[in-house]
Amino acid sequence: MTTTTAPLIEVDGLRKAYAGRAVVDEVSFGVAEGEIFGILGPNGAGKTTTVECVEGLRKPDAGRVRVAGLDPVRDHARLTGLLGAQLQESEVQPKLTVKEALELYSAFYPDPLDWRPLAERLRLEDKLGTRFAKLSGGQKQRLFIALALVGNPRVVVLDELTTGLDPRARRDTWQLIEDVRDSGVTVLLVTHFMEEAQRLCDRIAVIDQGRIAALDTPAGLISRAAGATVVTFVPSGPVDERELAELPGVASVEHRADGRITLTGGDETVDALLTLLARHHVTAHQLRVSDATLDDAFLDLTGAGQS
Ligand SMILES: Nc1ncnc2c1ncn2[C@@H]1O[C@H](COP(=O)(O)OP(=O)(O)OP(=O)(O)O)[C@@H](O)[C@H]1O
Repeated sequence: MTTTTAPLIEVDGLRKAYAGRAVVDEVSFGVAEGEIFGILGPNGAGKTTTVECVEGLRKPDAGRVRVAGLDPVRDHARLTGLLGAQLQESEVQPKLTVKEALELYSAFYPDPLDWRPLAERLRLEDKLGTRFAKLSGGQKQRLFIALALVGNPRVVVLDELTTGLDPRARRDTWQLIEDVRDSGVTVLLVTHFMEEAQRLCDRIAVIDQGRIAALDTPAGLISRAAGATVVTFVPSGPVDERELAELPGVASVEHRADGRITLTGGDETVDALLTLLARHHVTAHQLRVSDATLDDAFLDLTGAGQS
C-alpha cells in the first residue's frame, strides 16, 4: 500500500497586498515534515509577510495556508501549541530576566523542553539573572532562538536566525538547528546569509518581488547560475579569444590587462579548454577552477546585483 504524506506546511496561491499593492503574489510551496526549508530574497521581497501568514499573524487576501492541517488564522490557538516562532525585540518585556522569560514561555506549551540545557547550548547560562533590556544584541538574539525552541514545537519559524551573531555563535546555532531538525522538527527559515542557506537548507524558495523565482535544493540552484564553473589562467602564449568563446558551454570570456583570462562555463568547458591549449602548445599557468556559489545563483535569479 502506498501512502502519500501531505506536506506539514502547505502554501498554495498565497497573495497579500498592502494598499492595493501585492507584496506576496501567487506564492506556493510545501514543506515536508523534518525538512529545513529556506526562504531567500532581496530586501522587501515579501519573505516576512509570507512566513507571518504561515504563523497566522497576517491574514492572506487569497490562497490557502495549512500547518499540520490547521488554518493559521482560524485555528490560531491550536497552532500556537505546535509552532515556535522567533520573536521580535518589541515582543519581550524589557524587565524580564532570561530565566523568567524561559520559564514564562515554557508555561505556554503543553510539553516544553527543559530550558536549562537549551540555555547552556545557547551560552546563556551566565545571563539567567540578567534583564532582557541589559543583554547585548547577540545575547538577545540567542534568547529569541531559545524561546522559539523551548516549547518543543513541531514546526519552528526562524526569521533572520543568526543576524547579529558572531561567527562562533553563528556556527553553534547552525549545529543546534541541525540537531533540532534531526529530532524531527520542521524548520522554516528566512535568511540573508548564503552560507547559512547552503549549509542548513534541504530546499530553498527564492522570492523576488513577491513571487517565487526558483524553488530547488541549494545544489540545484547553484547549477542554474549562468556559468556554473569559473576558470582563470595565464596563457604561456597568445590565444585566440574567438576560439575560447566557441568552446562548449562557455558563457563569458574576460581578458585582463595583466594577461589573465577568465572563462565562465560548465563542467565540459574545462576539458575543452585544456585540449584547445594543448593543440596550440600553450600552457595554462596559475590555473584555477572554481564552482559558482549560491551567491552567484541568487544574483542571477533575483537581479539583486543589478542597479
Ligand atoms: N504592514 C505593512 N503595511 C504596508 N506595507 C508593508 C507592511 N509590511 C510590509 N510591507 C511592505 O511589503 C513589502 C514586503 O515586506 P516584507 O517584510 O515581507 O519583505 P522581506 O522580504 O521580509 O524584506 P527584508 O529582507 O527587508 O526583511 C515591503 O515593500 C514592505 O515595505
